[in-house]
Amino acid sequence: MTDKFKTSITNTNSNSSLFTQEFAKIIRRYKRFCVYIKRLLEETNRSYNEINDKRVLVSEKFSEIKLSEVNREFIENLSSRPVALIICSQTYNGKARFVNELLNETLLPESPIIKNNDIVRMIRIKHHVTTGVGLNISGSFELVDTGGVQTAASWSTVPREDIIVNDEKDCRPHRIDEDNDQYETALLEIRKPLILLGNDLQILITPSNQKLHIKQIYSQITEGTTPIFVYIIDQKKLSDNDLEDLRLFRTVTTNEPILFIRIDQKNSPDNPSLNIDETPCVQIFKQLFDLGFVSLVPTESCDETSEASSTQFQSDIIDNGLSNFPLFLNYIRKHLDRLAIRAVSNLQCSQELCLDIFNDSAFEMARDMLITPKRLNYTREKEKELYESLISLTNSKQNEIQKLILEAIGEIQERLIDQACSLEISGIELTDQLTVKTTRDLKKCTNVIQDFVLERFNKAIAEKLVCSVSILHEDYVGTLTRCLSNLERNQDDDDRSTSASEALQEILQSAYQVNISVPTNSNFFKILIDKMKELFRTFSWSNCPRIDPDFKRSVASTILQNLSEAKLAKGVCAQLNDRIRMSHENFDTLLKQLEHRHSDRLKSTEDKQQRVRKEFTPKIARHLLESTSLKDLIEYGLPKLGRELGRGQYGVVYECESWANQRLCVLKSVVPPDDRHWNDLALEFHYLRRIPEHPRVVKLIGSVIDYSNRDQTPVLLVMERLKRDLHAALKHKLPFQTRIQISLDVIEGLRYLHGLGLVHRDIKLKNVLLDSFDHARLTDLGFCKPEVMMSGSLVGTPIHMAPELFTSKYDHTVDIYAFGILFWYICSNCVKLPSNFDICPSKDVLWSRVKQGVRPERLSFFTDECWEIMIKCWQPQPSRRPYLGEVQEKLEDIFSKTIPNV
Ligand SMILES: Nc1ncnc2c1ncn2[C@@H]1O[C@H](COP(=O)(O)OP(=O)(O)OP(=O)(O)O)[C@@H](O)[C@H]1O
Repeated sequence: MTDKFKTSITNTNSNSSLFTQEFAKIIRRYKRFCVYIKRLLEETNRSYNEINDKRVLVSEKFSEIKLSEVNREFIENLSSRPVALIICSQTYNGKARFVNELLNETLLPESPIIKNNDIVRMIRIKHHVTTGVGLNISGSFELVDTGGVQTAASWSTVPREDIIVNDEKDCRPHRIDEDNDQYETALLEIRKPLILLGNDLQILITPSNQKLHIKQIYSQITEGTTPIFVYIIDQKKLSDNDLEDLRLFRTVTTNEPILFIRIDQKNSPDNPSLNIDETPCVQIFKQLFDLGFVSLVPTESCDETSEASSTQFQSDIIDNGLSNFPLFLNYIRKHLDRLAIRAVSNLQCSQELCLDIFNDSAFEMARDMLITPKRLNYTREKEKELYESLISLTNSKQNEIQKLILEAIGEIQERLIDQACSLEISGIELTDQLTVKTTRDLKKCTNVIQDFVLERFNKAIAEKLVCSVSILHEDYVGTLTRCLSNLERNQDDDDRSTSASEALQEILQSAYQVNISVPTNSNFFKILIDKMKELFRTFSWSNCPRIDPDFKRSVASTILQNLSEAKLAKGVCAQLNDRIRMSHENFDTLLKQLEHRHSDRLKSTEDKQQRVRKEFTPKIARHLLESTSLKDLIEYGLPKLGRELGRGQYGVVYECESWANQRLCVLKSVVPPDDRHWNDLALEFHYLRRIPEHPRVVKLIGSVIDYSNRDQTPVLLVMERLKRDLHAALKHKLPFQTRIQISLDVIEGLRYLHGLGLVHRDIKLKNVLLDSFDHARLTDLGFCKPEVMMSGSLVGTPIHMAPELFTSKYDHTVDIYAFGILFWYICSNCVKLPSNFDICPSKDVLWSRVKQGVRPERLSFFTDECWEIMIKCWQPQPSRRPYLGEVQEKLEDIFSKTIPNV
């Protein structure tokens, strides 16, 4: 704000009109920002909806990037609602004086017409082509029937009876009881042609001496507006009542700041003794300080860049307010700026979050595409190994299994026979002598004992087998099962009917689910029955055996004695073999199905990744560039263009004396000719802005889009200013030591970018800038991208481009190649093209020669050490290029040799 309003606006008409113009300008500027923000909100939402519709992100990821309802409402309200100055004060007369002064006319009656203890209603003042007043009762208008209104066109001061409630002079008919409350709290709306207010500004005056709750006043007065609270202090100090009101205000709204304006007290019948000298500002400041409204740190000196200060507004205090309108306007402007900044910051946060999610998703998709085929291969190989081990075990280890069976019999025989002795046989009716009644019952008894013995026996052998199959070791099975379950988890939810991991389980179970069954018609059973008959014959006392422990022992031991381990081993092996083979075939089929499903899924993942990289990331980055630029524009205004410093392919670089509290900047003005360039620029800006400051990378200060130019919309990127570029420096030659130091700086910058997962992709002389100490910084990160976001596009400057750039598959080592070429120039100490490249008549010839292995020639004065660095860096196979750390070590060695021994 300039000094032009140094005196009170009431002094002269020209001051008043300047004030009105300045106020209107502030409101217009704010409304213009609101329009931009609203447009950005709509465009961002459209993009979000598109992302959702195209299903490029999984739903839980997508749900994270929506702009919250509260934020959306905040932005929409800002652009649709008028600004309202909410005037509060200790007394009615304080408010009336301030408002009259502001409007430069005596619109509101003051003391002595209205006394400070009169009950005054809430008032809204609006600009309107015709003059009139109305009472707003619960949202509906009722014209007040007073003489004031009839002569409204001619009055300048609103009549007393319209303003106060229940004046004894009030001649209006009394309302019936239930309406009385509503009538008393109704809002008086004053409409009048008022240039100061226009369509986007209103004044709202809080009621005086009405017993309304602060919450009610707050909601009524702020409804449908963007409020700016102004509190007029017209008394010597804040009374206990005032302090209580302010405390209550704080509880109703914790974030709304208040502009406190202290005005001198007019001598009045109410306050005959007061004058300005007796109104100590210090005392009021202390009272407000104690309430936490003002602080000792002036708002101006707060760190404006911090999140808190840019979104949380500070209350302020202006002394002697009626002659300090410049300060008042300054506050209004700042307040509105901060509202707009808050709105645009909300947008910016959601766009940044969206880009972060894109980056993470692109990374996850790339990982998925890389890992899934590997997982499938691993599963196939491991299952094959498992299958082959199991089959060879069953084929070749029949003897071992036979031994195992013998061992098992030996180990469990005694225990098993003892257990069989005490086996309960149910469902059979025995005689008193414990004999069976029929041969069928006898057969049943032997069957029960047989089943019992065989079941235990099966288990014992299975346990032995499991121990012997080393391939089933927990680790092996664990990794394979985890790998499979991962593959199955990655399928679509509705695609999980058959599972290969179940088939794998089957293979594993086949290895120990042996089943030693003895069919009834087998030789074995005949032997058993014969043995039984023999046994029965030995019982002298009866033909019918007693089903007692001896009988059970005898049956159990006969079974065990008659098991032929050789036959059993063969049977077990055949059984295992069959089962394992079947399970393996089943597994194979299921794995093939799984592979198919994954290959379809990965195809769609690749599509999605392409869309995220090429379509949506640039789109959101562009919205973000607009939000950030708008925020910078609101906060710092348009930077002033100075002398032209240079021109590149994409823009013109100018000097700029200072911007955003930074001295000595440059301004790169770029007019993107089409959407592709817009997107490239937006991405450059996004990645550049996110890089934490580093001494080897040129600092980006901010950006502004110049909307004032309707034909073109230049994007102005503001950066720190350096002395010159390396191209210019080499033209004038540099000492060897300086050149090696510059090379070290470049390596440091590159290592920093690579450490952040970024690839520069355009390392060349003009993109290395030097400060006044000839220390280098990397600039022009136009092609700089995270590796996962690179879509294989052909970018860079021809002679610095690594051959694999033409294959669309490349990584950060393209920067190492480019450094090799840069280092050739640095060592040659001039900017002349290498002869091997210079003889190429065109870019295409150059590239084809580079692909054939042609590189810059060795100059006679190159040392072996330097030449070795170059040839290693420009190796055709990226994997054979050195790590930057290695290059750094070698350069440090060379550098140390340039320092003379002391
Ligand atoms: N931060 C800076 N400080 C001082 N000079 C600068 C700065 N940035 C750029 N310049 C000067 O402006 C010139 C043009 O820069 P610009 O980045 O637009 O183009 P370039 O890098 O030469 O080419 P291109 O961007 O087309 O690859 C540079 O060569 C450099 O001399």
